[in-house]
Amino acid sequence: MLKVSKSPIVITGGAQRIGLHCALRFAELGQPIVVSYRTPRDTLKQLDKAGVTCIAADFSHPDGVEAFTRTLNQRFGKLRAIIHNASSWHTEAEGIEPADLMQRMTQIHMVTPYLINRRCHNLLLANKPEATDIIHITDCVVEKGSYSHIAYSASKAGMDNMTRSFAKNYAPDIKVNAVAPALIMFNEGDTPDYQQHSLNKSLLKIEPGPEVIFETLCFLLNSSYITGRTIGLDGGRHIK
Ligand SMILES: NC(=O)C1=CN([C@@H]2O[C@H](COP(=O)(O)OP(=O)(O)OC[C@H]3O[C@@H](n4cnc5c(N)ncnc54)[C@H](OP(=O)(O)O)[C@@H]3O)[C@@H](O)[C@H]2O)C=CC1
Ligand SMILES: Nc1nc2c(c(=O)[nH]1)N=C([C@H](O)[C@@H](O)CO)CN2
Repeated sequence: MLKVSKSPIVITGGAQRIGLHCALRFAELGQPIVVSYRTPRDTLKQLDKAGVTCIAADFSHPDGVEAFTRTLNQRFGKLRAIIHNASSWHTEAEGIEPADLMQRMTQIHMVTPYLINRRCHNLLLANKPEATDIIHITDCVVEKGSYSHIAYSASKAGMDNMTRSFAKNYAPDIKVNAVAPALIMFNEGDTPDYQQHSLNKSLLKIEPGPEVIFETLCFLLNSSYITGRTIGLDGGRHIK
């Protein structure tokens, strides 16, 4: 499943849902993992028991991102990979002031990965000659836009574009790729009608769960010849 490294993999937003699942699955394989979390949750005990290093970080402002990267540089001499999972999924219908909504979306989906990639470049290079990776978790909406999540979709498209820019700039030492999911796992409170509406958007019509993300991360980490690519994980939604 994964060529395990002694150098840690960083997963941002790893205290719940997809990030939590992937952190625990990597830890099961013996892969050292560092996660960032913003809201303290009971899952931190589970992560700690699994040997995962948990670092509190609020990426709502650049200063919080810079503090996180300083901690990484102080505590770790090298990194195997950085997986940008942290994300905030807000819609225009929630009534958040437009400027505030776009600022929040660009901050978490563009400023945060940009700063972390720049500030931790040296830590990834220090892992040579072992392979190193950056993986952006974007969204299938970057291709077609979104009726309901304009700012979210635009900011994820910015992250998608950075995949190719960082791939160009960090080659040949570091591979940079993206995973673009559609529905992976519902949120608590999603109504049966909403769930059916979401399932109908793809050809395969399933809620696959977070293991499909973990499998795809392992595929990219194990590959020696993929960079600058986006792997769509959307059940065929892109051609429906
Ligand atoms: N779930 C799905 O079906 C889909 C998911 N994706 C993408 O996959 C990734 C994982 O999805 P999912 O697990 O649902 O994500 P979540 O919505 O559960 O968010 C992941 C984490 O991001 C953290 N986060 C958000 N804003 C900040 C911030 N300002 N500072 C620090 N941390 C922050 C949250 O921390 P906290 O809660 O502690 O504040 C949360 O734990 C995301 O990038 C998402 O966009 C794409 C398509 C579908
Ligand atoms: N940060 C998040 N991003 C997204 C989420 C989520 O829960 N958190 N969920 C989705 C949906 O599953 C959507 O793909 C289908 O309804 C998208 N992004």
